[in-house]
Amino acid sequence: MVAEVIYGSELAESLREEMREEVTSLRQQGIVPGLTVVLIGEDPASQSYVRGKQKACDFVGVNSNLIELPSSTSEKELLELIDNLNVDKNVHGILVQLPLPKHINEQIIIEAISPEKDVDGFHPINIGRMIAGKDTFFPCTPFGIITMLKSKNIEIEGKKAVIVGRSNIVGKPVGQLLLNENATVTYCHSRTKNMKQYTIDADILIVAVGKAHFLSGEDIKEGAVVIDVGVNRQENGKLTGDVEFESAKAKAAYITPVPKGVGPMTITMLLHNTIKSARKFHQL
Ligand SMILES: Nc1nc(=O)c2c([nH]1)NC[C@@H]1CN(c3ccc(C(=O)N[C@@H](CCC(=O)O)C(=O)O)cc3)C=[N+]21
Repeated sequence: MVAEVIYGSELAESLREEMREEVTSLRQQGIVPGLTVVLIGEDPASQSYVRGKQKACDFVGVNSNLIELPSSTSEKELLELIDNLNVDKNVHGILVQLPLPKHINEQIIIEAISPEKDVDGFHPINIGRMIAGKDTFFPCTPFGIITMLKSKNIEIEGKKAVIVGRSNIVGKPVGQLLLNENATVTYCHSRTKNMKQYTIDADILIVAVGKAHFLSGEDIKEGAVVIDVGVNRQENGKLTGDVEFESAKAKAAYITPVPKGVGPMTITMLLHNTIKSARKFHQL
């Protein structure tokens, strides 16, 4: 089988066009959705993602504000900034770019953001709501993945979904969202023994490990759906995924590329969550 490639970039573009119309109508009612991104330190990869977010906000008409702070910023200073953003009526979404410098406790920061403005969906209240199957801000990458599957009418119910990776921001929540869609979910991770026995059996395989070419065609079942969440910068400066694309494409039914796959959907769901927050704030 030769897989159909799912271009998240194309779906993202059409969703952003719909959102632009929605924001135009909100603006006519005097509502301007606002996202504030806080970037600490000068990691070039982080700066590149943040630029992508700004561009997408501009296109859709979401008011975006970038606060760049030096890596010497203390935890207390960041907490004070978050307190101010939490009560700022023009700010509907707050995103603190992760990872943070070592001297700042990430969990304390995540829990300081108001759950009502937690457009990343990382606050324990929002994670709890998601696990309970309630509507809330879903983490952007997992939500983007579900949206991509649905856009291709790929059936999730009753399918064997295997997640490789168990991070709090991708692996764990994508498994939860797939479970909410009635998949049978298995998590694989660094301590899993004989991982291939699981991956080869997956109908839907989500790979979020952060290691270039961690899996290849031989690990994949004929006709599987392969979602590659890897964002690995190679020595030549190019991005590559966690899956060896060509060999996997030769076996899968669907596969996502890197770049132009999951990444653009992550940003799109961030916009979705920000607009949702603005609507909720204004009781719409
Ligand atoms: N609080 C927080 N929330 C995040 O959502 C978050 C974060 N911290 N820290 C970093 C990661 C990474 N991330 C990406 C988003 C989009 C692309 C993306 O759109 N990539 C393009 C290519 C971009 C390029 O070429 O550099 C693509 O895949 O086509 C990549 C990576 C969000 N993250």
